Amino acid sequence: MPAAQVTILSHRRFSADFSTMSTGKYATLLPIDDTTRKGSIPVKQLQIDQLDKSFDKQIIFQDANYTFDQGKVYGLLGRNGSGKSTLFNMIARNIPTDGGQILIDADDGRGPQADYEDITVSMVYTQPHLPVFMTGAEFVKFFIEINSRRLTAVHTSQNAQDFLDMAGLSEADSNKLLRDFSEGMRNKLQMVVSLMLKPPVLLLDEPLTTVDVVAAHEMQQMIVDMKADSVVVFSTHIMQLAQDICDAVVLLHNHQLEELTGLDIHSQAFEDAVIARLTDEVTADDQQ
Ligand SMILES: Nc1ncnc2c1ncn2[C@@H]1O[C@H](COP(=O)(O)OP(=O)(O)OP(=O)(O)O)[C@@H](O)[C@H]1O
Repeated sequence: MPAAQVTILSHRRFSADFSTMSTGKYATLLPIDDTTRKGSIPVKQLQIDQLDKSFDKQIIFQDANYTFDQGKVYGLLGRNGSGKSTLFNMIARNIPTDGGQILIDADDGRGPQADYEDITVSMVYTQPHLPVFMTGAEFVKFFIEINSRRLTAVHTSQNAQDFLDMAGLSEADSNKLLRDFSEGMRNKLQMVVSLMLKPPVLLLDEPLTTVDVVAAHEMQQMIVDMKADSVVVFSTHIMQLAQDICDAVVLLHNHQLEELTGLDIHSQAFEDAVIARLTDEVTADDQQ
């Protein structure tokens, strides 16, 4: 699907296209108090319950069910056009479901809730839309400022260059406008700032495809570290990556979500089983 108009914080009330906005508009769409309040509640589960979604006559999900638990990194694998980004966008409330429910069970004693306004769902996109009129350093300073109360004291005491160092960006690179960053540099920056927020639900839509091997290695570790506090779901077409960092692999095929169980995730048999399952698939595009 086309890149969504959201980058760092994805929320139905605060979607923002950074590529066209002025700083002032951006700030009004990310109220500090609201983002501060959100994210403070840990999440135990993300439940997909009898989910239906179609685009016109094209069925993407039909009675799909799955529960993602906090404490694991989930790999979401599916053919091109099977609906991975659509699922993430429904979870992030960027687009509506047609039927069924998406529920979040936060650690607040209320049980699973379809209304999770007060929970931060962060989405990291394949092609980030960052505010291209800012330099890397300006963007990170601005990001720290608007999220100061959500970031830990450790993070807020760091200066922008510390964040940029984590993204592997030199001082010279950091002073370039984001429009002049390479795609991989933009991706690294997006990942680093998103992970700093420690969102209780983190959705990563093929985020490591353009970063270099060293950065990919570091970011894989950051993603794995996130599972201690978050529900982490990671879509990828790279089997090796799924095998390296995921605790469970969920296949999106034939409009359903299905965990592949009973095989060692690192084995050839597992890889063969994934390919066999996905080869069977009638893709969404085939239906047209
Ligand atoms: N807003 C939309 N209107 C119409 N069709 C859409 C819309 N968004 C997505 N689709 C279609 O839904 C299907 C699933 O798209 P989606 O981007 O979710 O797939 P994906 O699994 O993320 O694909 P890929 O692996 O290629 O990134 C595709 O056929 C796409 O064309």
